[in-house]
Amino acid sequence: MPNTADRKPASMQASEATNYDLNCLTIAELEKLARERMDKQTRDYYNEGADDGSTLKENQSAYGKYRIRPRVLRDVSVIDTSVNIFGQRNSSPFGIAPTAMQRLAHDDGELATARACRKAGIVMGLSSFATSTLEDVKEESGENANVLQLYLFEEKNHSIKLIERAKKAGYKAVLLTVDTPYLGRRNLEIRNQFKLPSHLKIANFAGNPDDEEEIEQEKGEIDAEHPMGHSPPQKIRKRRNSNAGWHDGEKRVAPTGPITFHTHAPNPTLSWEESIPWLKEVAAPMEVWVKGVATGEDALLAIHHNVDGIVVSNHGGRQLNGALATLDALPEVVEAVGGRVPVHVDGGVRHGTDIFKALALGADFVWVGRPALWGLAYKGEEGVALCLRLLSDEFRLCMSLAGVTRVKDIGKEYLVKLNRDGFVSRL
Ligand SMILES: Cc1cc2nc3c(=O)[nH]c(=O)nc-3n(C[C@H](O)[C@H](O)[C@H](O)COP(=O)(O)O)c2cc1C
Ligand SMILES: CC(C)CC(=O)C(=O)O
Repeated sequence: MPNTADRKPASMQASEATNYDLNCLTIAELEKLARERMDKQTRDYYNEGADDGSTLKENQSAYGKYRIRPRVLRDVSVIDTSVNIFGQRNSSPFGIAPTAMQRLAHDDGELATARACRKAGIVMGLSSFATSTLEDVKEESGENANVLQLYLFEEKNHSIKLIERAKKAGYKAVLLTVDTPYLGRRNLEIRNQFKLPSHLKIANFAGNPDDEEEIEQEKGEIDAEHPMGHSPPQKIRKRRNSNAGWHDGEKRVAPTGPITFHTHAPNPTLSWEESIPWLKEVAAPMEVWVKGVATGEDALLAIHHNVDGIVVSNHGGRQLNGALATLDALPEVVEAVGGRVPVHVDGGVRHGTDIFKALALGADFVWVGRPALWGLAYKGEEGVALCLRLLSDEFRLCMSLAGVTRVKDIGKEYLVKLNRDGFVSRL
């Protein structure tokens, strides 16, 4: 973590601002710049939500329903934006969410993200379906904290191997993604017949003798109608290596053969009782978090099963379209949890003020997905660093202008909700 990040005098900000990339002063500009640099398949894969994308949009627009109540004359000359998380002092209360296949955006992929995160003192989440191995990512991260996102496979041995490797490499936690019993229906992916280009690999499963065939993953086995294996189909379909995620009418057939993102990410067999106690045991001493909780009821079940933390998430609107925006789901989860475990949130965060609002609504921490991918597509490591810097600087300025000097003091007294009739109400 950079030593200036902890307690940075506000007076440094003006001079720092002169070093900005003048082509890109906001995440919205970063998105636009990235758009021009990605091929269509990658752009669609990264940016799309499920179905008509309404949850994707609402994740973002939900932030517009709140306004900040700033306090003044409070000596904001020294602002501390840092928080403790996963055993490190994180320079700002946000991390980079796990997103699959980052080498689609830039040759350095996850390694560039890891370097940028390390230099900024920001925790990085790594997808199981990364295009770099978890060991290589850890090496680039050095002492900076990493967490590994898990899709728990039906063949538990594959998961055990991955978890053991993460433990050995020094990952702090596993985030079990719980919103993906099937893949959401992403129409552009289907239309584009999305596949990983042959020079890229789902690196964590390549080279393993059991998984060797994985490299063959996309060759000649894409179902022409539904290449991502989305949603339970209406009729029997056959694939050469696997039929995970598909129903064959009455009876589901578990995936066999090489691990591919089409076949193994979705796992409709998971249940609280079977997955969490097992995972707690296998993953210890790493923490076990669940990512993808969106209700108070499930938050209570998560606590009942002794998870170490909860990420309120709808997978960036890529799974159940029509689901509640994550910011709208957050308060009921926070209330159900009652401070017993940390509650994080992701989805739609595009500005430092969004981070502030999520924290004011009770989140302990925020994760950011697509903006880092846009940074990567724009300029590799430098682009991710830019993304981190924009969000960090915006958040710091927001704290200063709202009259808060410590993250733990951000509470609901700093927000009002904007009602449809234009009136505001205190929370
Ligand atoms: C291209 C892409 C790939 C993703 N891959 C994964 C993944 O492998 N595992 C996972 O749990 N979530 C994955 N996510 C979801 C993110 O972790 C996160 O929940 C989401 O991106 C947050 O929303 P945002 O992009 O609006 O910030 C992915 C999201 C995107 C956009
Ligand atoms: C490997 C994929 C299933 C990654 C993912 O979670 C996504 O594309 O949203």
